[in-house]
Amino acid sequence: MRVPAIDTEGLTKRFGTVTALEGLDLRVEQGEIFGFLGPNGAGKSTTIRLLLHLVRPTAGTARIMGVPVEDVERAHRHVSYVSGDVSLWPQLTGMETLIHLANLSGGADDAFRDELIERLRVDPSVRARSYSKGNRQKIALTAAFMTRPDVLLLDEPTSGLDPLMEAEFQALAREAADRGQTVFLSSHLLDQVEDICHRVAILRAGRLVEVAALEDLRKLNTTVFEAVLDGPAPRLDGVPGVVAVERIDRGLRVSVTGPPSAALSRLASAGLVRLRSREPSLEEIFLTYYEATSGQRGAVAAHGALPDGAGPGARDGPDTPDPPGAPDPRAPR
Ligand SMILES: Nc1ncnc2c1ncn2[C@@H]1O[C@H](COP(=O)(O)OP(=O)(O)OP(=O)(O)O)[C@@H](O)[C@H]1O
Repeated sequence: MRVPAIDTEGLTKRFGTVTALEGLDLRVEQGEIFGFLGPNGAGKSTTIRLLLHLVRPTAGTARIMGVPVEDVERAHRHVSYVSGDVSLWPQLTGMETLIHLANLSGGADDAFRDELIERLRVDPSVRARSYSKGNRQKIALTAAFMTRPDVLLLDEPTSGLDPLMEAEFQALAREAADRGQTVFLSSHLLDQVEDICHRVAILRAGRLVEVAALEDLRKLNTTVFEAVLDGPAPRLDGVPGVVAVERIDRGLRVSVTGPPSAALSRLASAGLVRLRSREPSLEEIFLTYYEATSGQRGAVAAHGALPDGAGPGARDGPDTPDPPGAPDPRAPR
């Protein structure tokens, strides 16, 4: 069996009285694109800094490609890292920066580097001090990918990139995974990772609340309906299948698992003017799952970032059940 790309056991970090990470047990396989999700302050960056051994753990262990992370010289041979807020040497041009970083890491494939520059559309002749935030990210992404490392540790790497470049980044991540490289992608935006990740972990307040394959989450068979109504919105409490309801302009957004007929007939009798249905986003799947399994129903903030305290695990506790079909469920401890 191949050694895991990333392997942590009981990894814990406290800063004084603040517990940034508590008992993280995580195993990421080679060739995986692994999403590491959580609201602000959940402990994502701390985890990545522990994996880079930029901070020492309070307890626990971590290995990269089987190498203990405290063996920095050997572990870092396997790793590239991009932070969400890249600093570059202001006097160097993008190309000088890339050449310098390639030399530091024992060389890169120049043709691949130039392809990355082309695909990410960054002008390498500009001095770093003149780069926008997005262009600094592009130089850092080029530097990370150009050496084809075994493991890419990416901490919100596409902040500041436009959607076209986000798509290009996703293509690069997929190609890397196809080559057997591992992409560990931290984000607080679920929809940013749902297109590319094989599995996702959800971290909240320093604790792992979930690890699941996207396929298993999608099997929860949820549909989101957006109903425009010409009368007052009906109450949907207790309607079979309804797991989340949110008010939208002139109507309701309703998440339903299983057959939707009961919910639809309630909407139809409330003056249904227009109905749209769609697949749920990853965020909606998670939130819906937690709504469904906790037996509580209510409004769900459905779009954008996971709000602090409103995401999965917001009601964490010993009675939170394991999700159906998740390959590696870990209940909050
Ligand atoms: N050097 C430090 N000293 C003290 N507290 C810290 C330090 N670094 C992180 N923390 C705290 O640890 C917790 C986790 O922070 P971390 O930066 O890992 O979260 P995050 O999930 O990466 O958040 P974000 O999405 O906002 O970057 C937070 O409460 C943070 O304030």
